[in-house]
This record gives sequence, C-alpha cells and structure tokens, in this order.
Amino acid sequence: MEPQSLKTILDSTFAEISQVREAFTPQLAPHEVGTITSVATGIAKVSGLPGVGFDELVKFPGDVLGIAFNLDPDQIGVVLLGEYWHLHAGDEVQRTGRVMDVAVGDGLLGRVIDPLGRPLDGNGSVASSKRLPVERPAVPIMDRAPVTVPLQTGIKVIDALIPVGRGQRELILGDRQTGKTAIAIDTILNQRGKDVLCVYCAIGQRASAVAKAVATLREKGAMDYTVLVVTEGNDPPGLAYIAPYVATSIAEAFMEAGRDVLIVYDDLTHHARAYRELSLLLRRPPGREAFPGDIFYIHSRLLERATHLCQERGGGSLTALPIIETEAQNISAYIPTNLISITDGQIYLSPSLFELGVLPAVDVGKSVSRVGGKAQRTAYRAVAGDLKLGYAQFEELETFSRFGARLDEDTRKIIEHGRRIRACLKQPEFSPVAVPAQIAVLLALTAELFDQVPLDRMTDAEEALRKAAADIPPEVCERLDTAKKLSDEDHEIIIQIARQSLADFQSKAKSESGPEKQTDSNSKLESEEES
Ligand SMILES: Nc1ncnc2c1ncn2[C@@H]1O[C@H](COP(=O)(O)OP(=O)(O)OP(=O)(O)O)[C@@H](O)[C@H]1O
Repeated sequence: MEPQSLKTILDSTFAEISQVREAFTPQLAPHEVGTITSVATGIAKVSGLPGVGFDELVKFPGDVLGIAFNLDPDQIGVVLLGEYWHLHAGDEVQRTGRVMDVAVGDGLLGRVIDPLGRPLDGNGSVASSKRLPVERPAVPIMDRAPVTVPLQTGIKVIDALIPVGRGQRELILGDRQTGKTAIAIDTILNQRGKDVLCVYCAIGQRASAVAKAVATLREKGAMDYTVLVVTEGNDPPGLAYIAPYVATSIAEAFMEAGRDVLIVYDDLTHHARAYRELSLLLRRPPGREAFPGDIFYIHSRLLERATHLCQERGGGSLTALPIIETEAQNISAYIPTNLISITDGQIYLSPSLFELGVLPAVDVGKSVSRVGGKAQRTAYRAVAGDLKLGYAQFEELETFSRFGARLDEDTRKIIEHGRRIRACLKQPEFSPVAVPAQIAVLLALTAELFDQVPLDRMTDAEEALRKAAADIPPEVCERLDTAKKLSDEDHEIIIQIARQSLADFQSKAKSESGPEKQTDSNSKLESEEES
C-alpha cells in the first residue's frame, strides 16, 4: 500500500470518529426503582418509589404488572395483576410511567381475552393497532342523546313489559341459579344480524360456567360480533377488579366508531367482593358490610360510561346489563341497592317462580325499566298496558285464591286470563323470539284468544302461533318496526292469523272438554272451597 493512501485512510477515519464524538450527547434517563416490603393476597407494599403517580403501572420481576393504588409518603400499596407466588420482600420494582391500557378494535371480535388483553382462546395474539386507557372519564352530558331505539332481547316478557333501550343501563338481579346469565346470553344471541356488537365480561366466574357461555355463543354463531373478557374465580383479585373497566374501554371504542354495543357484566357482586378484598388488605377503612366507602363510586363511574352518543359524536350507543347476585331475595342489601340506584331499571328474577318452572323467572312486579318505555316499538305499547294490568291483577288474586275464598265469575276470568299470560311469557333459554312473532302472541293474549285454550295445551298453542307469524306480510312486519301507531288494518291482519292458528286448539278444547272441562281449575277451586 502507498504511504500516501494510508495517511488518507487514517485521516478520514479520525474525521469520522470526531464527527460521531461531537454528535454524541449522553442521555441519562433516571430510572426509579423501588423494593417490595411485603406481599399479601393480590397486593404488594413497595417502598422507594416516591415519584409514582396514582393508577400508574409498575413492573415486578417475572413481568408481573401492578397498579399503584395507595400512595403513602413512605410506601405505596400496589394491586397485583398476575401470579404473585414468586414475589418476595426485597425484590426490585420499576416504574413504567404509563397507566394501564388495552388493545381495542375489530380485531378483538370473536376473541376471548383476559383483562390484560392476553388471548385465552389459543388463536394467537390479538390483531389491533389502537390502545385505550382502561380508566376513562364518562362522556360529558352535552354529548349524550336521549334513548330512543329499542334493544330487542328476544325475551317476550322483557321486550313487552320491561323494555330496554340502546344506551340504557338495566340491572339483572336475583338469587344464585335463577337464570341471570341465561337472560344476558339470550340477549347477546338475539343481536345476531341486528348490527349490535356485544362484549361479555365474566368476573370471578367458575371456569365451567365461562366455558359453557363460550360454547353456547360459539355454537349459536354469536362469536362473530362478540368479545369476551374473562377472569375466573381463582385469578388474583386485581384482575377481577380491572376486568369490567377493560371490557368497557373495548366497548367504548366500538361506540365511538358509531356502532351500537351491548355490554354484560357477569357479575358485579364478584367485582365488589374483589374490591373489598383489595381494600381491606390495603387497610382502607371498611364501611357497611365491610365494603370500602368508595364502592358506590367505583360502580357508578363504570356504569356512567354507558350512554347514547349524540349525532355529532357518531350516534353510537353502549347498553349495559350489569348482573348482581342477591342473597335470600334481599334486594335491599348494600350492593343491590347501590346498583338499583345507579341503573335505569332492574329485571328481578325470583327463585319461587324458578321453582314453579316459570322460566325466565322474571318477577314483573319488582322489575322496572325507567327509560326503555320511550324507546319501545309502538306495536308493543299497544299491548303492554293491558298485559301489565292483567298480569298484576292476576298475581294479586292468585295469592288470594289460594286461601280458598269464594270467587265470583269476573275474578275467575281474571285468574284464568292471567294463567294464560304467564304461560305465554314462558320461554326456554337460547331461543329468542323475533318481533312479529312476539307481537302476534301478545296481541292474541290481549284479544283473549288464548282464553279458550286449555292450560296444558298452551305451550303448543303458543308455538303454533309463533310459527304462523311467519305468514305476516313483510310490509306489515316493516311497519311494526317503523310505524308511529299500529294501524287497525295491521292489527286485524295479525289477529286473523292468530285466530286461524289457534282455532284448532280452541275447537278441540270445546269439543273435548265442553263447558265443564273448560272450567277445570274452577271446579278444583270450588271443591277446595267446599272441603
Ligand atoms: N328460560 C330458561 N329455560 C330453561 N332453563 C333455564 C332458563 N333460564 C335458565 N335456565 C337454567 O337455569 C339454570 C341457572 O341458570 P343461570 O346459570 O343462567 O343462572 P344464574 O343466576 O346466572 O346462576 P349463577 O348464580 O350461578 O350465576 C341453568 O341450568 C339454566 O340452564
């Protein structure tokens, strides 16, 4: 090599090195690291993180995350969001400088995830480009619109008597094993083809119950428009605590994109219990039933996020169906009363009706929908008043008649009519009924067409009428959806169809039984009275 060229090479190398040296600016990022002082069930106490913010995520060894919850001057209380068996006092804890967020968007549809967004369905990672914080302020009042569009549940008793509107919050409450989940799942199934997306949030449920819900949704083809956020009973309480907020952020993202969304929280009793556990471990002062003072706030903050957005914000809606489990039918316990006062109505499921086989076991007298009536379709409104009155009168007289009191003809008629209303409102699970079929059954009921059908044939008669409702002309079905009032002609068309389909049952009733047999139950009552 030429000496000249060697010098040139060395010069250029030195020039490059000095350029890099000049461009280099040392970046010292302060990294706050604290240490665990103690670990308990689902929480950890950490010292040495004085700058940590409220709700900030902190990272423990083994990539376990936690949320800074109690900020005391000398140490912080952290809610752990993962398995904590390997954590010990003295382990290092790092700040992350961010709050908890979750992946949102269409990529989540059909997926089953845990509250940290990790897939539980074995279908690989969730495809999503957008993330939203888990805790978000509710939509301001000026951006909200009144509830005007119905959310059909497909359950006759609810759509007719306790209607739910899109953007409403309707509580489902009842003792254990009374069919609360079944109502929520049926409502999700009924949204098939109705342009409503669903989010089902299972909180602290048994693994078998979750597996059953997932299997049902899958089998009935409801997964295409549903997201499931799942925590099981043996997960850390921190996961149960954040699960509904995560699910709500996922639902809100759809709502803000102008979609109608339904969210089910199954159930908030477990959520309240998880929060109580965390609060007691963090030594927050206990209040009524040992729940912390802010238990009302955590639920109201959650449910306030359900709303109907105004047109300027896209017109989307988020309907919430929170579920609460009562103990010994005590609906005036602390958490149920809180939730009743936060929501816009409640559907109460009675264990006594469940035992009698009246399913769904909705106690109409204790259930109410405060805003849904305004959103209800007019065809329902034409029948709902009579139906409610007839059913309420029946319930009152039914109890009375059990004492063997002598009943006059009018009273007997009310009781017999009421029994038929109850029979028509019965419905097996996972079989939502379409609007025209529901209207046909309800109109036939109020027109007293079922009153000549014997009670033991009511199930068949009702089914026959539902099938016959397929003959309602499409233009009439359309008007049932849109018309301001059910016209006399449409009313007559539906009644005619009902009359024809019930004729068999009625004539058989007459020919088989004659007048004596028709009043079968009456004679039973009379014989009871005489004895
Ligand atoms: N309409 C119905 N027709 C027939 N069976 C029903 C109906 N609704 C609910 N069931 C049955 O009742 C049982 C209890 O229902 P479900 O699990 O929905 O109740 P739950 O109140 O959510 O229970 P839990 O308290 O365990 O959460 C289930 O076996 C379910 O199949």
